[in-house]
Amino acid sequence: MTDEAVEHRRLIIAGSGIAGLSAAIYAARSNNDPLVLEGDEPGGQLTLTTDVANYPGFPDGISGPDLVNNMKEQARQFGTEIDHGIVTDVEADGRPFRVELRDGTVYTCDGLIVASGASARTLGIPGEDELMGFGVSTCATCDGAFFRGEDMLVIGGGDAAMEEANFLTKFADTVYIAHRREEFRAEDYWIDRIEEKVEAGDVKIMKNTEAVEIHGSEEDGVDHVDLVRHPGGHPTDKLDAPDTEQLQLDVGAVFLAIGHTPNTDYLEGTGVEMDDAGYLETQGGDGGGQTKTAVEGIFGAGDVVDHHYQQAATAGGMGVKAALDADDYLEDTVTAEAAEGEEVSAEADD
Ligand SMILES: Cc1cc2nc3c(=O)[nH]c(=O)nc-3n(C[C@H](O)[C@H](O)[C@H](O)COP(=O)(O)OP(=O)(O)OC[C@H]3O[C@@H](n4cnc5c(N)ncnc54)[C@H](O)[C@@H]3O)c2cc1C
Repeated sequence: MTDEAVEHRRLIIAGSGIAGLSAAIYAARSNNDPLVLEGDEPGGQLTLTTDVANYPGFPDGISGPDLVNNMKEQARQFGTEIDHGIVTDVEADGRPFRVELRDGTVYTCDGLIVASGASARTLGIPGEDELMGFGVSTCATCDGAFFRGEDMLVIGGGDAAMEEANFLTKFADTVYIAHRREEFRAEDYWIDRIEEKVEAGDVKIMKNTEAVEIHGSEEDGVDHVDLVRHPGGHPTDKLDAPDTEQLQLDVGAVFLAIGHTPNTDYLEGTGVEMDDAGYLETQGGDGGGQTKTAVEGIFGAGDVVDHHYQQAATAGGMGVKAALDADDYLEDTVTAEAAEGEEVSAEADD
């Protein structure tokens, strides 16, 4: 550890999504004085949706930003500090841990809850990067209204793709959904809603179809998308097969809803274990198990661990578990060691 100016915290929570804020509410109520570092997406992914219909306790639904703001208020009421900070590096070869932020701020902390979620994945096809923000987007609720009256393409087959397509029907002439497999992964609730839109003529579904290039320009936005379709799915694996079809779709916007990459780069070298995709490995396995990572004192919660459920309620539940696990750890180690130290110095004084 260098002699740089650092501020010490008992517990830092990296991430201000549902997992981080749920952890903060519990950690603050356990007198662990949490500092939440918000990252570059304050409130997390849920702020991108105006329609959260499945979060328990809200029979009429609630908008994502409202839900997140309620949780922030609740966390602050119990003494949580919430600060804008993006963690870029963690050193965990001894306690306290060292946490460095992008703006150069350095903290030390006794416990760390990693709740930094996952970021939208992109396809890596030509035109995608060049036109990101110029007709290509990973957030329909943010950008859909800019393309009112145009045809739009949503790429993906899970809940987010269905929800985004459903939302875009407010603005689009026709919404196309291209999915590279035969079956959607989305919940029946969303599939049923999309089927209603298909019947109404607002949505057209293209299964076993993959986008291969997006055409357009910064000045004029997206012009059209080249796609391939193969009845056996994963069409780009079968470009030479005789029954692979080449398609061109004239759309004004493309929305990517193809999953997420966990935000865990800053944990490289800490000893925290991650799977091949970068999701945290926690004791008890993924999908809602325990929250302890391979480094004692570092806990994981929410979508950064759980690539199976990826729901607000499951992320929140895991945040609660992480706060409780962190409390046990802080009591058993930091508080107990401090008490031992006091005893030793009292004996020395005698
Ligand atoms: C459009 C959309 C609609 C959805 N609708 C629903 C729905 O209706 N119902 C439902 O249950 N789920 C829904 N989800 C899924 C739900 O939003 C996620 O499962 C949930 O937000 C995960 O919470 P999280 O706290 O684990 O992560 P996230 O919400 O991803 O939050 C991660 C947080 O970590 C921060 N962060 C990232 N990197 C760093 C860093 N280096 N340092 C500090 N902080 C960092 C980010 O800024 C962010 O605050 C939806 C998702 C999307 C995208």
